Amino acid sequence: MTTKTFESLFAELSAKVAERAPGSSTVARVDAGVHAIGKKVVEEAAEVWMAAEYQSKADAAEEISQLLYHLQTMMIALDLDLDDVYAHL
Ligand SMILES: N=c1c2ncn([C@@H]3O[C@H](COP(=O)(O)OP(=O)(O)OP(=O)(O)O)[C@@H](O)[C@H]3O)c2ncn1[C@@H]1O[C@H](COP(=O)(O)O)[C@@H](O)[C@H]1O
Repeated sequence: MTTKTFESLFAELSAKVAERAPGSSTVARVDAGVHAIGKKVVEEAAEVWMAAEYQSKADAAEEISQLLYHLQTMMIALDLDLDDVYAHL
């Protein structure tokens, strides 16, 4: 199995949303809108914090991956691409 990167996941999610892939949880999350996605971003950010303070590094890494996923769904919901974000790094 090839390890995903931030860029490859974003390409995968963008394609699924563009083609409205049946059964995709990402399509459902983008359809739910920025309010619902925003709540997930905050929830996952809190889980990153808690894992970092009280759990293992592996747990923190998993929570960070989930936060990155939800940030990508927010980018897609806002029609932002990677360069729009990278311009600010
Ligand atoms: N990387 C992710 C990913 N990270 C996190 N999540 C979602 O975010 C949730 C975060 O977990 P929580 O602990 O908050 O679980 P939860 O409380 O049950 O969350 P909710 O489903 O209730 O919001 C997970 O259950 C997943 O639904 C992800 N969902 C999908 N992906 C990847 O996105 C790609 C496309 O997925 P589909 O759109 O489903 O095909 C695939 O490669 C997936 O591996």
